[in-house]
Amino acid sequence: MRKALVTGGASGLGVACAQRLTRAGFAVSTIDRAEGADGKVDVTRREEVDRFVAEHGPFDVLVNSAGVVGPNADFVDVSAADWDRTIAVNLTGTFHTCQAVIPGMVAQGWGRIVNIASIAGMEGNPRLTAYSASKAAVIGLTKALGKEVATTGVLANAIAPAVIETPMNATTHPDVLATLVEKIPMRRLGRAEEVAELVAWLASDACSFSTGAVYDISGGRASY
Ligand SMILES: NC(=O)c1ccc[n+]([C@@H]2O[C@H](COP(=O)([O-])OP(=O)(O)OC[C@H]3O[C@@H](n4cnc5c(N)ncnc54)[C@H](O)[C@@H]3O)[C@@H](O)[C@H]2O)c1
Ligand SMILES: O=S(=O)(O)c1ccc(CO)cc1
Repeated sequence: MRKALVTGGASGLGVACAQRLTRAGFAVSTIDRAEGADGKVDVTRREEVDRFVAEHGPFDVLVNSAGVVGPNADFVDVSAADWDRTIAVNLTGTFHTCQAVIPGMVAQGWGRIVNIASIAGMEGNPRLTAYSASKAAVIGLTKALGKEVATTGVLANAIAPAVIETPMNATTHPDVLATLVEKIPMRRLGRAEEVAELVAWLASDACSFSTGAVYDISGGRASY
């Protein structure tokens, strides 16, 4: 049975991806810094990631869903600490988990990595500069990595969702959410299950000629 590792697996898209991959026949391990996942792992801490992968790997699939939205503030008011934390979780966390699983995937000649970026990383969202920068960097990492491992059987792709109904947006002001929905031609929030469907395909044998790519899932919002 193939094994999948889902980060951020205690909430939102991580839960939906774990459930969908389980239905697809994977033995799924979830990690999160919060309670509710199989392993209590902070992806910013390399030693915690390495320990979990050594104990539970090697993994055939990695889904990077752990993330924080970071400061929702004017750029000039973003503190260095908030900036660093957003980059540490969203970008460095992805670096840590990818580095931890890739040797095992390459050794077995098959692997699928799916990094959950954001449309904010493609378009840039005002007052979400740290988040947008971190997700743009995840996209850059994925593009470069996907090409680098292209002949090994390991495929690395990213997805760029627009706003999805998850706990991440539970405290977002209704007016802000309404503005985000207004930008979406389908005029609704996305559902976690819809994102998990795309992730499951990218994690499967059906995805076979795609690496270093970014998949839009935005209800038509993308303008790039
Ligand atoms: N919800 C959206 O609208 C949306 C849109 C685009 C992209 N995304 C991205 O999708 C991913 C999942 O978001 P979500 O909506 O499910 O959010 P969420 O807040 O529901 O879940 C994120 C999870 O990541 C975990 N996490 C945060 N920091 C961590 C760390 N250092 N180590 C381990 N786990 C950590 C949290 O504890 C939480 O369980 C994120 O990367 C987010 O940026 C979300
Ligand atoms: O998809 S976006 O509209 O850019 C977006 C950015 C951040 C968040 C997190 O609240 C949700 C949607």
